[in-house]
Amino acid sequence: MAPRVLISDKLSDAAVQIFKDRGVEVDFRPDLGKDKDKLAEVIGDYDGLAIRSATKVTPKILEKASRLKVIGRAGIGVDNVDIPAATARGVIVMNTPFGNSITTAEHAIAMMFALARQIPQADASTQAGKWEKNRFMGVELTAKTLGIIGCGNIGSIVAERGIGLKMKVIAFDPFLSPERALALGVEKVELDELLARADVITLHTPLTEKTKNVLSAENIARAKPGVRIINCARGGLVDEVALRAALDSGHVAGAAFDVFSVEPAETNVLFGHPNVVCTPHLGAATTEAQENVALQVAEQMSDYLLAGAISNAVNFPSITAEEAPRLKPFIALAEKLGSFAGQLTDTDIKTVRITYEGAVAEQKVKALTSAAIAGLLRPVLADVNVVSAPSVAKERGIVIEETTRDAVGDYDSLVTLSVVADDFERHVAGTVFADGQPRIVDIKGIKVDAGFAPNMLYVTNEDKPGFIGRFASLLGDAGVNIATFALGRDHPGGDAIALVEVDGPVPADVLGKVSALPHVRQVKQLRF
Ligand SMILES: NC(=O)C1=CN([C@@H]2O[C@H](COP(=O)(O)OP(=O)(O)OC[C@H]3O[C@@H](n4cnc5c(N)ncnc54)[C@H](O)[C@@H]3O)[C@@H](O)[C@H]2O)C=CC1
Ligand SMILES: O=C(O)C(=O)COP(=O)(O)O
Repeated sequence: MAPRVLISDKLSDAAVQIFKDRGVEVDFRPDLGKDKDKLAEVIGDYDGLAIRSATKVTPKILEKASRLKVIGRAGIGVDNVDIPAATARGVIVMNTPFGNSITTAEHAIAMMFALARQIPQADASTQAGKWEKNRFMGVELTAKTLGIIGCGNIGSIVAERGIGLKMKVIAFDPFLSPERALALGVEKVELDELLARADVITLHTPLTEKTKNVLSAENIARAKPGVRIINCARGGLVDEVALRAALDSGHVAGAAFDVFSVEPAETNVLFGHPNVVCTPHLGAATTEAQENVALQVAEQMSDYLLAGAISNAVNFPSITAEEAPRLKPFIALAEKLGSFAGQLTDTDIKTVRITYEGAVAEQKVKALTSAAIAGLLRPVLADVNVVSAPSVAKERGIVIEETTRDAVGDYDSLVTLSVVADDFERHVAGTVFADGQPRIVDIKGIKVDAGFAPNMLYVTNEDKPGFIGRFASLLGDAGVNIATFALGRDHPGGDAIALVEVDGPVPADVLGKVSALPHVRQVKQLRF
């Protein structure tokens, strides 16, 4: 069945065409983003949801999204998606981190000129029939200092444009490396210095706990008198009430805002001030940017839904379309090894150690670890999946340790999973053979060679003569057919294990009889 995608925001038609061309069913309902009740009603029918900033993907919406596998944001900011809730439900959230950055940087530059020359105000006055040549005295930008808060993709483009305008560009961004600053021709400074020196401040950070109110009343007061402030990033980065007061007092000469603490901003404390210029979240609104992000999000979502390829996910490592088929058998192996350990573990797991040896260590092991954890937790938490597993494990206080190394043993690739609880540690290892089938090759240091099957018995016993015969006839008498039988032991007469594939579930009374056989220590029914 073809996957189904809902577009609930105003995306370029290009997205619809891409989905159709790729064989994905698509419903274009740009009205739904603003109608959360209707969205909740229909979301259960879709595997994918393509959005911009108008659709709020809340835990309530996600609760109804029983089929949803991927949310694609045609744009950059994903603050309208509850990422932890999506992750907990195993939904990949992806964005298009570059498609609209030039356009948004250009909007910030446009806003800077609008402020410097009061273009919107002069336009309104001129078209109102006034000829107020003396009212609109501007400032020249050449040689002025442009202070950029957040010098990432967009901030860097603004910096380059600022330098092109012969401005002195300084930037505050704790994650901006000195090398990158040098390459951009930007002077990296602390926030206080930026505030003290900048004639124009432009914000280009995401909204986080750290950046919220980065231009607080206090910081606005520290800014240079006559400063102009531009926000084309996110509402909430600037204390709007404090900014209004600073505009009223004349400390701030002008402000240009594209984003607001509440959107859509039908009212705002900044509105109506003569030195304020506002646009309704238009940063990304050009034909070019909208085409870029729509095409990209549709391609990315189709790649995931049709081929398991993941790019630009904010809650999962990237997997290319070439990697996905190579990774698939190892994902199955990791998940089954996890499941094996999970089905044998009844107590609280403290630590999970996963070691990747040989060729597999070169693959995207983060994805494999997530699969192993999903397999491990599934016996207790039915709806955990590869995306949600790491966050669920974290919530339960399970420490995950991951190691990669060169091949040391007989296998090209070996994955070893160790589960540590208070009173025991259990290891299980497996590989993928040339046929692409995962195999279990080591349990607790005992070598075995078994595939995974829907119904299996795992028996541990003392290595004493007679066990196999008694065990096989007991199952035979109970009408349980043995399909495959794998044995291993640490040394003659020592600890032995049997992994037995049977043709159907084994009744509890038969399991009881197996565990009562002489020398049997443990018997467990496993399902894969
Ligand atoms: N107005 C609009 O329509 C649009 C707005 N945006 C918004 O623009 C913002 C920036 O986007 P990008 O440049 O693509 O993001 P980015 O992730 O490339 O850059 C953000 C930069 O902020 C820096 N940063 C993080 N925490 C910081 C802190 N505490 N102080 C200073 N710097 C900090 C990061 O190191 C990074 O360099 C985002 O919030 C995005 O949602 C993006 C596109 C359109
Ligand atoms: O990409 C972003 O972060 C934006 O803010 C653009 O928002 P929009 O897609 O225009 O609603």
